[in-house]
Amino acid sequence: MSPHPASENSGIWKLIFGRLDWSSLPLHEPIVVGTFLMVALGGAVVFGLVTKYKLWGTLWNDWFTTVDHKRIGIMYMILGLIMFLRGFADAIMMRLQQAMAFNGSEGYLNAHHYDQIFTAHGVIMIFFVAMPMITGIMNYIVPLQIGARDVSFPFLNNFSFWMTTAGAIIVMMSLFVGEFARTGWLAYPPLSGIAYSPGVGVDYYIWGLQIAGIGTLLSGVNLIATIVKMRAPGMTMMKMPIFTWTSLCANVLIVAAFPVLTAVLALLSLDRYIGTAFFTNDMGGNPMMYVNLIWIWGHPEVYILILPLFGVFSEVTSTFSSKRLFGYSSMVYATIVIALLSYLVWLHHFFTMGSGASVNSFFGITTMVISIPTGAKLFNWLFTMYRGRIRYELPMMWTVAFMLTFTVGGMTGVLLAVPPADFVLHNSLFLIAHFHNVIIGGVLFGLFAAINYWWPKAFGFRLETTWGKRSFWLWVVGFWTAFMPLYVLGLMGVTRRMRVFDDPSLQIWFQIAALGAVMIAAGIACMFIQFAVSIKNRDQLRDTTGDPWDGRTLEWATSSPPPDYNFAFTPVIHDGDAWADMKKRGYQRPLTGYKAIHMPSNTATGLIIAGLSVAFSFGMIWYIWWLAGLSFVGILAVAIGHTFNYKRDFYIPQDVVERTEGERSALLATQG
Ligand code: HEA
Ligand code: HEM
Ligand SMILES: [Cu+2]
Repeated sequence: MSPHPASENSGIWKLIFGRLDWSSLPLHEPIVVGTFLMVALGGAVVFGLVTKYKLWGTLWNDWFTTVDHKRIGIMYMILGLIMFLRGFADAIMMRLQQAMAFNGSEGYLNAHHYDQIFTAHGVIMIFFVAMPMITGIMNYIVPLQIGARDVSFPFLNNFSFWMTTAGAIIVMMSLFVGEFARTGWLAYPPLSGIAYSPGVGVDYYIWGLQIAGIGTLLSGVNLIATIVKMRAPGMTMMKMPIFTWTSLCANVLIVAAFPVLTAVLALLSLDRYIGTAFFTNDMGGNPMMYVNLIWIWGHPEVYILILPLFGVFSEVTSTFSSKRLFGYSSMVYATIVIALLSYLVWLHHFFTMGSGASVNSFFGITTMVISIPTGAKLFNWLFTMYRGRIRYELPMMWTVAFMLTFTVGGMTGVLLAVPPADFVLHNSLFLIAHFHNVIIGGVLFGLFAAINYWWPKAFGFRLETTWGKRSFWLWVVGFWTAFMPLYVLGLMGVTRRMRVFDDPSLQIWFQIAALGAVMIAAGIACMFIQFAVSIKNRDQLRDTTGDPWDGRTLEWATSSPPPDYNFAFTPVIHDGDAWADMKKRGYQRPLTGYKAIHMPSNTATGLIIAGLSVAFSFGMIWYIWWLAGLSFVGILAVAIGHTFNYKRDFYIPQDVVERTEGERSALLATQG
């Protein structure tokens, strides 16, 4: 498909539709058309089912417009899981192409298509899988862990979620209307400039990320405010659960890093839309400025992803070893040090781009220093396990798999941090193997540990273990099979982002990698079967205690799922592992003295603004100026209108609280 400069369209058409025309629809690409039909069919089925079971009301009132951090957390997880299927579909397409494209074969994907796929895969996995999933977990768990009734700004929370979703929708739209960027996931100029990427692909990229970025930034502000201001009485900073600590640091990084992304994408937009020259070589610009700025965001970003999961592993290790976490304060300091250091290493992503030996040495050394706090964490987890009564439930299995896998990925990172080595390995498949090794072995395994660990809290029943274990083994073995060959290939000099190959002796490694990806696919299937089987058998898997793992932190003190207000009485904290301490002292739930509870009201404003943002972005991407202008005015109007909304709160009456808590007492009594 060729790019469509606006000049191809005639006057009036251009006025109405900008550079959109019939050739923008990829009707000649059978894969895309097939996908579209499947998505449309799936959408129709969902639509039909929701209508048949009359679920629109619940969906709208209890979910889409909700300001409850727990429901918003679950919606983030669903968004992440759906986008993961898309991101993984891209991955397996690449694995198939690379396994085929030897001995003169072109494979089944042309260059135009292939380049969009690796870009979309990277963008989707980072921004619309990993980010929503960690935000979802933080949203769900943090307020419960600190004994709060919600986040500081519940409406903002709903708004953030919808802005993230809007970003995902914009990126998904590019699959069916127009095209996506062909630049790689960080869109370096000059390739991403208007001269080399005149089509809509880069604009889809820019607006998708800008809109989602607003959501991420605001959610970061919200969670920081929540953790700083809403902790239960007695919970000093050094008594905070470790997951809350790592979430705090991750959100501080979000607030510090995302504005840089916004700024650098805004500058790229100015270059593309009005012809400024920030990142072009002529007229005084400099592409290296982009490379620096994007990595000043991009490097902290990878620690934003991993830090909350370090928290998850800490919670899981101490819970399933039935012990207090070893070295709590060193864990806190290690987290803070990693967060600070993550700002001093960005240049390791472009050692080869001419900074010189001294600068490279500085950034190489700061990068290696990060291994020390990370290693401290690993040893703390090991010491927590040492002489513990370890229960190898699924969350703990994922944690052990993480420790083994992540250490290898971290070590290859240290190798890349040595500038002379990086001159050989930069942009090779060794790099690709490094970061999948830490991201899959760290972020994804951490998310799977978190899902298995907190699912019973969120839904009141455990996940079953047979399919869970199948999924575990397929994922772990599949991961090693899929990515170890890439280390080998990288050492042999194969670069990233290749579509066809000349040297037939390499093919076998790509075939092994493809086999690994197929095993991962089976692992993903088992995971969804695990969810389905668990929902089906929820009565056998029911947890009435609210504390199925003998947990140590406050989220296990309330019922599963927690009531809308989380805690009928705000708990008072005396110890780091607050709930373990309460249980040890023979804590009794208060059964009288309930009061009405002040709660925030639902609102559709966030959803409406996000919807208008999609329309605005579509207008900007396709040069449909009236649509962009109109929806922008709409956004302002709705935002201002919302300030006149005075129906923002309500009280859960005392008798409702009494009834809810009474039901819990009855439930607790059933298990004697
Ligand atoms: C979650 C994501 C994540 C994490 C946690 C890391 C962690 C690390 N990364 Fe990685 N990295 C990425 C995601 C991540 N990275 C991505 C996405 C890219 C590429 C993007 C692109 O180009 O597209 C990348 C690229 C990248 C490069 C650029 C290479 C290049 O482009 O040529 C470098 C170079 O220094 C690097 C280094 C490191 C190091 C030293 C760590 C350390 O933090 C690791 C620390 C951990 C350990 C070392 C293991 C445990 C420690 C011990 C057991 C203690 C004892 C060990 C020692 C004393 C060594 N990474
Ligand atoms: C689940 C299994 C996964 C498989 C099989 C897979 C596979 C791949 C492949 C084949 C590439 C292209 C490599 C090349 O350039 O030759 C790639 C790139 C990439 N992947 Fe993955 N991936 C997976 C998961 C993930 C996850 C979970 C993330 C992040 C959260 C991720 C982030 C990226 C990024 C950022 C790129 C670089 C894109 C670019 O070059 O612009 N991947 N992956
Ligand atoms: Cu980095």
